Amino acid sequence: MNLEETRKQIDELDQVLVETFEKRLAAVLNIAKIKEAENIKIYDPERETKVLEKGLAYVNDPSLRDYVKHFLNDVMAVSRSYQKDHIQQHIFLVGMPGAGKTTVGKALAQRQDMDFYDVDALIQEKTGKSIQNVIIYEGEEAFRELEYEVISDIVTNKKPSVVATGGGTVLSEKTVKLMRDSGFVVFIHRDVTRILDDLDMEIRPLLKESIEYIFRLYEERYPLYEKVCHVKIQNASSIGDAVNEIIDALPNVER
Ligand SMILES: Nc1ncnc2c1ncn2[C@@H]1O[C@H](COP(=O)(O)OP(=O)(O)O)[C@@H](O)[C@H]1O
Ligand SMILES: O=C(O)C1=C[C@@H](OP(=O)(O)O)[C@@H](O)[C@H](O)C1
Ligand SMILES: [Mg+2]
Repeated sequence: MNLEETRKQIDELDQVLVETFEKRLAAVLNIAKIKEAENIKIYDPERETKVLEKGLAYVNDPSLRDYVKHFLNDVMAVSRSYQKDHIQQHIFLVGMPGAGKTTVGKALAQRQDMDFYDVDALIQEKTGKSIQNVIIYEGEEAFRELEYEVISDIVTNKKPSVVATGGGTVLSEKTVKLMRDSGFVVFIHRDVTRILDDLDMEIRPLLKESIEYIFRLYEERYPLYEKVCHVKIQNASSIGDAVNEIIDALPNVER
């Protein structure tokens, strides 16, 4: 067989490979959708080992085993990257006032090259009033509705972003549903004693009353944060560590 004939044979085989690979990617897309809906991680080492074992069992010529192994590993790497491109979710940060939602959220967005939104800041922009004044003059119920509106706008109109919510955003059932349906909800946990060390109480209207109040708030809300979140992370050392913990827990990050 001459070079030209052999190349023709390669071209024909490539056609089969590409057509088969496209079919494989279509199946991978279905997997991505299931993983997105159920917040299952893209990378599953056990499954990859099985795929490799099954594939290698088809090898006829033992001297080709390592090449087939290499090929299958590359196929799985492409598959992970394809899934990553098709699982795009917002990341919502929930937790106590002062837990670090805004600070950790900004750092996380920067690391993941995502946009960042702070619900409190958006409400101030939208109303032209401070959060304190919205709560005092319009009432907490109106404020919770504004939180819902602002988050709806992000979900409908923005590309996947990191969203720092307010400490009480989780009190609204419909807002929780909206967040869980359109993203991954992370509970940032921070010890109350640490929160008190850092917080500027004057600018947190709901905390202004007393230190006991924040402890009571914590007791009340802790089960709620746990219930609404997909994952809980600790903000117990540096901001960078908290960011790493979140990245480790994200279902759609290729590792
Ligand atoms: N891991 C941390 N190390 C040092 N300071 C922190 C840490 N996490 C949060 N803080 C500080 O605590 C304060 C409250 O954080 P913030 O992000 O505003 O909380 P939230 O948005 O949850 O109310 C800020 O001054 C922030 O810099
Ligand atoms: O816990 C709350 O109900 C609130 C927390 C605040 O956000 P932070 O958690 O960022 O302080 C802010 O939304 C508002 O003052 C109400
Ligand atoms: Mg905040």
